Amino acid sequence: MPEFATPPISPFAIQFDAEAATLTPEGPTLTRRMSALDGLFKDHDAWQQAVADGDPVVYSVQSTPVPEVDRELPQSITSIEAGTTAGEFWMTKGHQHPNHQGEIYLALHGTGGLLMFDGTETQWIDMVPGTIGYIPPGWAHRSVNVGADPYKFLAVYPGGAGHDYGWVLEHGMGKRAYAVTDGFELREF
Ligand SMILES: O=P(O)(O)OC[C@H]1O[C@](O)(CO)[C@@H](O)[C@@H]1O
Repeated sequence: MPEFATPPISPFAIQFDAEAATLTPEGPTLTRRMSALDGLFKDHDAWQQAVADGDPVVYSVQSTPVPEVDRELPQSITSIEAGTTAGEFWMTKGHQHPNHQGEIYLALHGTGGLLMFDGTETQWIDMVPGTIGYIPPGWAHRSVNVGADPYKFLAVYPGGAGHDYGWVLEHGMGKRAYAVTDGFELREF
């Protein structure tokens, strides 16, 4: 075994069911309720009201057993519920990779968007089933459900990439996705 290998992970098969949006075997599942998105929606009062009104699940992330450690390549499927808070579509927290590493997302179900911000420029990729969104190193990223059904996507990312949430709280994401008749509109802060 080469010295850079990271025991105890051995080669194994992962069953990817694109229709059901599942990965087997399952690892940890992360569930984020509205209360976990403090400071992220533009309308703080509306966010607070949504927390008080039952603190709904906004999204969940189902991983395989591949650990988030350097040199491993974890995968997960995220499912974002459909909804808006004061007109702003529900979304992931969004994060920057502290070590500036790339990532890919493959859209599976629903209608979403991949919002990216490098501190200056904002980019948006429409995500429909079959779209692979590439996140280059140095771009903070957030996924948004801009449809009426759950938006689901597969993520594959370097295990050592990390999640810097403070960067997004400090710098924002450049734009926000709001519901308008027949779709969405991106607005500046
Ligand atoms: O870390 P956040 O911003 O809550 O969003 C979760 C997303 O991050 C990842 O864990 C990795 O980028 C994805 O699997 C998932 O969609």
